[in-house]
This record gives sequence, C-alpha cells and structure tokens, in this order.
Amino acid sequence: CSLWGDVLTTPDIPAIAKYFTTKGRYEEVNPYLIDDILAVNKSLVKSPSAECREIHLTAIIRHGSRYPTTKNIKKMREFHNLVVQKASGEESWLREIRQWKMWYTDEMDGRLVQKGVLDHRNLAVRLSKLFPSLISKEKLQDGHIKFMTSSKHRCVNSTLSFQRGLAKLWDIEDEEIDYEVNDALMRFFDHCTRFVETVDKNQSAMAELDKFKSSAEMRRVQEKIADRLLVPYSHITSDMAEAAFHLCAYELAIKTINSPWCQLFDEADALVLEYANDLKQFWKRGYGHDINSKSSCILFHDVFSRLDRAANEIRSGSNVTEAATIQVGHADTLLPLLTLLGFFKDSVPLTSNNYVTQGQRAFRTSRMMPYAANLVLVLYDCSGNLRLQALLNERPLAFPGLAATQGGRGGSPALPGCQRPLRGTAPGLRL
Ligand SMILES: O=P(O)(O)O[C@H]1[C@H](OP(=O)(O)O)[C@@H](OP(=O)(O)O)[C@H](O)[C@@H](O)[C@H]1OP(=O)(O)O
Repeated sequence: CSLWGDVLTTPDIPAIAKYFTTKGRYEEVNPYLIDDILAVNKSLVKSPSAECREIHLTAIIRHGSRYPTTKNIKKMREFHNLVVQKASGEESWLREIRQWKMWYTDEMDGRLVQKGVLDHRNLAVRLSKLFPSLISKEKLQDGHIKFMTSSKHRCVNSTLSFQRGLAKLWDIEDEEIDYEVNDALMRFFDHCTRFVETVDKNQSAMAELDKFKSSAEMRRVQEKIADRLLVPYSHITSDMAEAAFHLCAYELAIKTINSPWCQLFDEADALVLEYANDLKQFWKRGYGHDINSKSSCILFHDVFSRLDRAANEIRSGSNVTEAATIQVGHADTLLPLLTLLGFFKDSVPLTSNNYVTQGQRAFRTSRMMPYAANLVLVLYDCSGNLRLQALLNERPLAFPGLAATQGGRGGSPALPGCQRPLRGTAPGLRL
C-alpha cells in the first residue's frame, strides 16, 4: 500500500507502454517504483563531495496523470464508433473491445485524474527523502518552501497534491500552504508572440510531422490496424491510429488497465507512433525551431536568479531565504527549458525521412517526459565553492551545453541562447 492506503498491485502492463511518449506513466521511466512507489536511490543522488552541503533546490515538475484533452477525446470516440460499427472478426480481444464502453466525456479536457494526485503526493515524499535538509517540516512551516503553478486545473491540483503529500508525511493538519499562480513563467509559450506566430499558429512549422504522417512507415501501421479489424484501409487514417494508441495509453495511465485496445499494436507499430509524437515535440517544443527554447528564457532567468540569490546569501553568511521552490507546469514548460540547457540533443535533427536511423535518438519523450516528469536543480556550497547538480526524473543529468561553453570546467552558466545577460550569475558556479 502507498502512504494513502491505496493497494498497489503489480499490473499486467502492455509491452508497448515504454513507447507512450508524453502519455506515459512515470513508473515506466522508473520501473522500480512499481514495487515500491516511495523508493528512492540515494546512491544516484549524492552530493558532489563530502564537504558539500545542499543549500537550495528548484524543481520544475510536469503535472500528474490526466484525462485526454477534448481534442483527443473526440478522435478516440470516432475510432471507437468505427470499430463497433465496422470491425468484424471473432478474436477475444475484439469481442472485449465491442463490450468496452466509451466512458470519456468532453468535459474531462485534460483535467487531473486520481492517479495524477498520487503521482505528485508520492513524488513529494520521495523528494523529501532525497533532500531532507531542504524539503523538511521545519522549512515548510517556516515558509522557506515556495510553490508556483500554471493556472490549468491539472497543474493547480498537482500542486495541492504535492503539498498534501508533505502535510500527510509530517502530520500537518488544517494548515493552508500558499502557492502562486504564474502563467508568465509556467506557460511562457502562450506569452511569447514570436513563438505563437511562427510556430504555434504556423502549420508549416510542423511540416516534418505532417510528412511523416503520410510516410510509408505510418501507412504500414495504418494497414496493419485495418487488417486486424478487417476494415478498409481508407478508414484507418494516421489520426485514427493515434487515437487507438491513446485509448491503450490512457486506460493504463488512468486505470492501470492493460486494455484490449493495446492488442491493435505490435512493437514495430508502437515505435512508429512514438516517433510521430517525438517529431511533434521536437519541432513544437524542442530543437526544431530556435524560438522554442528561447521562449523559455524567462523561466531560465527566474531559476538562475534564485540560485544567484541563494549563492549571495551564503556568501554574505546569512541563511538562504528559499530552501526549495516547487514549480508545476506542462510538458510544454519543461521541453523548451531542457532544450535551452542543451539536454538530449542529437547530432542529426529528427525529420520525416530518418526514422530508421533515429532508433537510438537522445530526444525521446517516452524517457524524458512522462506524467510528473521533473527537472530538479540542486545548489551545493562546497567550502565556499558553489556546485550545481541537475536531476531528471530522479536520475543525475550532466550539463552538456553550459559546461561545454565554459571549457568543460564549469563556471557561471553561459546564457545558452537568452538575450538578456544574467546579473552577475553566481560567480564561480561550477556545473
Ligand atoms: O495531444 P494533446 O492534446 O494531449 O496535447 C496536449 C499536450 O499534451 P502532450 O502533447 O504533452 O501529451 C498538453 O501538454 P500537457 O503537459 O499539459 O499534458 C498541452 O498542454 C495541450 O495544449 C496539448 O498540446 P498541443 O500541443 O496543443 O496538442
């Protein structure tokens, strides 16, 4: 059982679950959590050296598991109707699909589900175990842990769940814990005119994804699904193939069910659909267009100015005002920031015609960006020298881009692509 009394069973998980990209569970990225949702691997998260002590932590966290957006619910409903009305065949999984009831409604529209509440409650407990001097009852009650969130329901409720996880862990009852709603930072992509005009609202910016949706690889997936359902090839578009994939992914993420929808895919099909979503994320949130990462400069400056402030407080011999900052956003918040910092960059961009050679790509959202994905930046004071460590989903991450620009020896982070110089970034900060 988890702290909350939920009986955690080891579910029968579809083999293709590791290809669910941004619709994937956190447990698929860290499978040891399936047996113990509160397990942490402290050996992975050790301080740079013995004389170092952690002085500040910023965690930028994607919301927990959620319902499909209305856009996708409509497509899932269309596909379900197609199968019920047109599919023939007597396989047991097909009979189960025919008996399956469409329970998703438009009003769900991406809202947080109960599993998403647990994602954040349990993540809060694990981070407090990993960083007990920063995420502690005293720091929380002294107001030294700050919370910030996107205004979206899934993010506000994830923030409340994270806070509830700490309150329950420390038997803190009936205490309101504050949080700040700040879309300028957590939804910066809505506020960057150049991104909105040149990418978000410009279909040609997604040309590579559109071309892949008409590729031989995608066509083969569509034909195989049609063959399994015994329906005409013309009925299974790339959108319908994606909707089927979503039905399988959401039944696992929300209900921990290996649903009959998953029988429509083999591993080869899942790899193609995974690549299609990675193309979406690469060109809309990643390295595809410079403005994608540059739009996150406002968040980069917010994070590093806080590290700056903590460093100066330590240097002046005073206590650090903010021990920890918990910022809850979207995949669309984290992916541009990870790109800005140079993480998961491949030597060759992802395009519609190099699926075959991108099989070992670094930019793979199934491993980077599940529900509750989290980038944690920890600042250490090592006898007067400052060290910064990064973790993604509770695993260490080496700074590629920034350290490289400092001759690989660390130092104040160069501004990876942001215009406004950072005021005196923590001199001597080693990455
Ligand atoms: O395909 P959907 O509608 O689910 O896309 C969502 C985004 O979900 P994701 O692509 O990341 O799985 C959603 O990101 P999230 O982190 O909030 O889940 C985003 O907020 C929403 O606007 C949709 O993105 P899109 O780019 O507008 O399709």
